Amino acid sequence: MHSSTSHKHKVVVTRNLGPDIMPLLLDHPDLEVITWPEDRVCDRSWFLANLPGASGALVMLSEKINAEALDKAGRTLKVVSTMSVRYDHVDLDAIAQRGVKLGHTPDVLTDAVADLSVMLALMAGRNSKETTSIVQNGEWPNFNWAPFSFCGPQLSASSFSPTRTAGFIGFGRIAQATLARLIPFGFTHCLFTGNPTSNSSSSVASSIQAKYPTLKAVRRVGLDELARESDVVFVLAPGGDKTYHIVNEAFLKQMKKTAVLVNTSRGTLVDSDALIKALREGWLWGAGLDVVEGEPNIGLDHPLVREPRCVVLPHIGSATNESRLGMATLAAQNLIAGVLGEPLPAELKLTK
Ligand SMILES: O=CC(=O)O
Repeated sequence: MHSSTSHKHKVVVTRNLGPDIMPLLLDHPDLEVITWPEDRVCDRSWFLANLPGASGALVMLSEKINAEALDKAGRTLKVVSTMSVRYDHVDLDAIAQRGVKLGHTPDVLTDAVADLSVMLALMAGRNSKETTSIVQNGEWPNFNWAPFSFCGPQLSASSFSPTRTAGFIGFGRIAQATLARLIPFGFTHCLFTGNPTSNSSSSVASSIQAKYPTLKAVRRVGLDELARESDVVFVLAPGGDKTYHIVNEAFLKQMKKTAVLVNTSRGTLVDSDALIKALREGWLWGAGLDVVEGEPNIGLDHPLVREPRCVVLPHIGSATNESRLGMATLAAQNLIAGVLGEPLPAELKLTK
């Protein structure tokens, strides 16, 4: 027999997670599940109105978890479980002060985002925006082929460009999975920036070097050297104040004219105005962006959307069936564990 409703823990879930995942919550004997009923981003007013008395909340990147929301939930709240790896929508100080646990979904999306990072490097280098629009607009029959039309820099090493250098701004799980995919393309050099206070970067470099003996060099470098030397720059550091506009005009000016910039982390890391200028003036070859400052308000009139060598995707890095099922499962497990006072399978440790 299920316990009566009054003994159940109320949990607020801001999206229906579908028939594979919802039963984990709905059939759980200790939970009373309140789910946002619509197939769109949850209204703030609905969220706040349902929080009082909740023991847990399972949220998306779209929900701001700040003092307002936490205070609405009140003292009953034990856990916030976000279905995302990143947590820049969460006020970490506010949540730590209230002793609420935070669960997130690392690892399960690493491969999906690494796949997409390589895809964007290929798309930006190979003029995919202009070339697909030729076909989509029915212009292929009139297309005047020429020996060098639509050529772009090749991702793989070749006799013309035997060294290939990948530069990573941020060198965590996703960056390292991206590097793994670039080894068969013949990449020869790996540069990365890292947390300047961490002293483990030389051991990171030597373990990567040992793993991939075909790499001629693996080094942690400063941003200037990374900009100057890389054939592809992958932006894969977390968002937040410390990384705001880390790719700015000074950085872009130093890039190779044949290099490509890929951002699959957060829009705030790349100064959009500087990137527009850089693309217009040919400081770099092209850009592949899965995230843009100010998203999702990126319309047809946005200058980056209009740039022929800038491929923009609507933040779909983790959008594989496999990854989203993994994320939703882990988010549900984090929620349940937090509500029952058990260790979370993936807890972000907060310092008070
Ligand atoms: O951007 C996606 C995530 O943080 O999970």
